[in-house]
Amino acid sequence: MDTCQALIVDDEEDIRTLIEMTLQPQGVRCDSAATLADAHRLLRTRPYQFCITDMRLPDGNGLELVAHVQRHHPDMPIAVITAHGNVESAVDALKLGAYDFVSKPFDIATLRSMVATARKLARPSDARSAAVPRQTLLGDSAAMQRVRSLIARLARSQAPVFISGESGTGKELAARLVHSSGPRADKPFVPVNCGAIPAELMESEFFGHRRGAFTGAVQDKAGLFQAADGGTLFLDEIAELPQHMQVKLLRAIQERAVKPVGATHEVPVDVRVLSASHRDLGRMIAEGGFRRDLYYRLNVIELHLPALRERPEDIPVLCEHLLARLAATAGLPCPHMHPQAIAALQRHPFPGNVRELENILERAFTLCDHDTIGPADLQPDPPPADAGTVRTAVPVSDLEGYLEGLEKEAIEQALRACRYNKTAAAERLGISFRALRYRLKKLGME
Ligand SMILES: Nc1ncnc2c1ncn2[C@@H]1O[C@H](COP(=O)(O)OP(=O)(O)OP(=O)(O)O)[C@@H](O)[C@H]1O
Repeated sequence: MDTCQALIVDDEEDIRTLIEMTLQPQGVRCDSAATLADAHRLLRTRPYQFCITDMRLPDGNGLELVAHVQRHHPDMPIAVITAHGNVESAVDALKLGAYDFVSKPFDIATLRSMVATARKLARPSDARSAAVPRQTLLGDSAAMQRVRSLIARLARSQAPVFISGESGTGKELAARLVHSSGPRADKPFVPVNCGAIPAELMESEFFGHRRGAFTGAVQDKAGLFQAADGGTLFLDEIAELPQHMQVKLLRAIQERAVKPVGATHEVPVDVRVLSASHRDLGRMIAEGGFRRDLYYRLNVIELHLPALRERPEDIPVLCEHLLARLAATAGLPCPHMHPQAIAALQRHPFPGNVRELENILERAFTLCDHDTIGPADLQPDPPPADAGTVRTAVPVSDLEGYLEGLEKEAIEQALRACRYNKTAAAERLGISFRALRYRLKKLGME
């Protein structure tokens, strides 16, 4: 095992010794400092692969050291030790750039996994670049450049990130990039659509269950948190989480442990939580639909993905890449976009964002029989079903059946336009995900 050198900053000698003894078998040699002044002096003398600092020090606050390290040693991961239950200061440290925190009294396993993460973060950047993901968020606009650089910084941290943005703006892709560019890249990335899990099964899906916990629980089952252990759990459509699960999720994040249904004890899990929603959670909190305390835990850092209509300058590069991908998949030559087609797309409002652009280009690619896609080849996604469709009057003898037919048609149209992504289709139809699921079942369309 290659050795590495760490700096431990704590005024309590017992704690310093405990950390040193815990890290020694992992091949970590520690230098210790009892004060901020000592820490600064040691940092000037030699490089360290990582640093762990207490928050309360005789001559200042650990947050000052976190800020100093971000400025002067940006490649050195730093984690903080917080008093038990002092969640606010842990959150402050994460916001300042600390990659993780551990609460007193220590859980040795948490300390070890924190050190393992630090060592991966401290690897030379060329070793880490092997994990650089293939698919990336395209776009040269200033807004997309900011998004990519924030993702690179977020990848280093272990802080929870809330990803906001309209449907189809690339929230899931961004979450995958945060995961795959960071130290957890070789561990699972588990995406979960919170709106797709029936409320009554949610607890067992999230935390697992013990055999016999309920009818049908014939054996122990691991939940999504356990599946993501060591990696990242991406909670998409977090606004759809029912209230009782919001409380349980908050506890799991705070305690870094989950209790499977029917179990008597919590089991520790090491999971980074990323979440996303296209809904305005601030408004939901004000209306009582979402817990403020959970929001603050999830949204330590926010990553906002801009709508496509706010960055029309990204359309040419997106078209080029998306068409190249379609052509490669079909084994056909890649068509060009006529400048007028690009201009038409740049005027389009894109309520479905990049997903809608993908749909438009896929249709154009399929239908166009020459090597240039012109404005006439572009068919925008159909507008929502209620947007003033004119129908001819027909005598209706079976009103129920007739209405069901209309409903089916509108749902089918929305699903097709959203490539059978139910979340997006529900939004397009102006109904909740649950309402769409209910209707699909009722109409026998599943
Ligand atoms: N900047 C981008 N560059 C390349 N592809 C993108 C970009 N943004 C989005 N996409 C593509 O658009 C599609 C939709 O993206 P994604 O599923 O990440 O959006 P989302 O915001 O999570 O949507 P929803 O809210 O509906 O779940 C995906 O196929 C994704 O690869």
